[in-house]
Amino acid sequence: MGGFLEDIRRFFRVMDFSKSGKRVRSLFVVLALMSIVSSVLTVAQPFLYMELIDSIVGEGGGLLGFSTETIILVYGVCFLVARVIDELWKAVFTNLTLSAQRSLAEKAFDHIIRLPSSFFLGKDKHSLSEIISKARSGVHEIISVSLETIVPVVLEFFLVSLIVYMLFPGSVLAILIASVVVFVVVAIVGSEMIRPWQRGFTEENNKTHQVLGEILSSEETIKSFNVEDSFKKRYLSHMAVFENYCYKFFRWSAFIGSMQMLAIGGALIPMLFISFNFLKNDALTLGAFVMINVLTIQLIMPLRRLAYAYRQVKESAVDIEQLDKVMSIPSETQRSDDGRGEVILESPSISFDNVCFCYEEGEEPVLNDVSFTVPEGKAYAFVGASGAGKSTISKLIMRYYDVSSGNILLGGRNVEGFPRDAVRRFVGMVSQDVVLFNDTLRFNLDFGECVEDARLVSALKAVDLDGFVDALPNGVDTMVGDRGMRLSGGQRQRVGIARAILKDPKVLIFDEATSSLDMHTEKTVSENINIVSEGKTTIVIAHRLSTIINADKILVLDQGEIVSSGTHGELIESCDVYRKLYMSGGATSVDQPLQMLSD
Ligand SMILES: Nc1ncnc2c1ncn2[C@@H]1O[C@H](COP(=O)(O)OP(=O)(O)OP(=O)(O)O)[C@@H](O)[C@H]1O
Repeated sequence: MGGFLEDIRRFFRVMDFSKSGKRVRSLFVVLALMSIVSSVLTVAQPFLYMELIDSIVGEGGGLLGFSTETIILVYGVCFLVARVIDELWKAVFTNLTLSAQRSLAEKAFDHIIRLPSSFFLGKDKHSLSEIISKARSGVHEIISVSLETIVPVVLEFFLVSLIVYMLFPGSVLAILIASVVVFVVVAIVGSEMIRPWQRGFTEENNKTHQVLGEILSSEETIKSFNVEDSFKKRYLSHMAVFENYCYKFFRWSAFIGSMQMLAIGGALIPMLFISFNFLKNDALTLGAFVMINVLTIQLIMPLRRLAYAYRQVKESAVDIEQLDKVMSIPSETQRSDDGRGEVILESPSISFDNVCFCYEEGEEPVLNDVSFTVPEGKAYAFVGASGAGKSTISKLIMRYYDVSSGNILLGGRNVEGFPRDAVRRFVGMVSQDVVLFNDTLRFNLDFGECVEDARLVSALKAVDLDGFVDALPNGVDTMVGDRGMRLSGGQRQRVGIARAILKDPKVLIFDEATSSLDMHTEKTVSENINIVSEGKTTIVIAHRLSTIINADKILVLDQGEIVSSGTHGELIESCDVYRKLYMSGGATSVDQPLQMLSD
């Protein structure tokens, strides 16, 4: 029972109705009132039916003392009003659930999108979106079963008990209450018992979706290695675990359902015998005898629904619990270490002061005691072998992660004193993997921020994409396909650079931003990048040394440490790591000028 109360508490915590707006709360009250009226009318009908029979057979004219015609009229009106309320109920219910689901989805989105990047490490994004969509369905179910089933059934049971108490011998009421208590206890104990399987199949279902999503998104790799069957096995093995949980869950559900029916069905027989004896001894009217039968049968259906409702609430509670877990992780804006200041510097210097960092606690540091300063308005390049830690530097500047020790300074001030989103407004980053959304090119450039066409065109020109876009059937309004599949790798990368140009930040980071371009396009785009980053503090991360010709200084990173820095000439003279990188980049001798690499 404690678990059930915790589920209810969790539901209200996740929904947070106090912030859901007046509309949701008002709709909730209206629906609750309609449910109450509908329940009263439902119980009134068998009671009026009893009055009608007793009035027709002339057994005392009934309790109310109305004429037969009046009872028929009242009975008919009750029936009609109950049906009309049932229909109106559906319309108000749809309004309420849609508003509640929207409010939950908005809250969940706002929270999850601002969770720290460390939360997403190793997490499957597809299963996260499943959690939101299942919690939305869960909210629908909980509102539905509580207002459509729990409130009416509890009220109807109370009213029926009152009628039975007033008209029937105490033994009938005792049997009725005992059977309902057994029914409810079996429902609660049974639901707790089957909960692990229910949780199991919910989680396994998420995993199955996740595996399928991963397989479909890597379809080309799978085809190229002809390993379709191996991946089918992988998918089906998750399905098998899911099915196993399902079988157990539904088998036990059926058993519990039968036990509940036994409790109610078993009670009806003695109740009818007792009532019949009273009827024979004239202690009960014929109408009352008919009514007790109708009332019990009428109670069975809602009680069955109650058992289903309990299980449904439990099932939905599992979904809501999953979202609640995610919602309880502090988002970046909720974290007490998120600074409050605004970044209002013009084009500040960037400094790393003895920075150490590891992605997971206890792991080997990815950056080890890194210190450097990129002066205001200068362009510094970071070079180093794959895995040396270059991209990690840019992620730390963007505050996707916090340093393990040391400080990062923006204009001499610790970045941790600034809110994370303010830092990101200030710094523009073009990373090696440009993610495109399945929308128009325009959306992929301005993210729906309605940038004027003239600015779009100028950004496209800067990355040498204007000719390509002009030739598209719908220009910038052409769809780019799933993950931008209709564009080449180089075109996608140029869209990424154009985005940064449109953002016009004070600080620019280019992380292998031109790695997918051919030599010729790279040269054009690099020239444009130089124009765009003129006067801005710029960091360029590159494998291809040809892209760092214009850097004011080159810093060489090796296994998370800065091993040397200087100009190209100085590094060729003094740094082995740099010399090796230079030679592996296609230079025929260390004396070949850097410019020659791109020709
Ligand atoms: N999200 C992550 N979680 C855990 N470890 C990571 C993560 N990202 C990178 N690493 C590890 O950190 C190290 C540095 O990675 P980083 O991406 O910074 O290197 P890089 O120099 O930019 O390499 P490349 O030139 O290949 O892009 C690598 O050993 C990598 O395995």
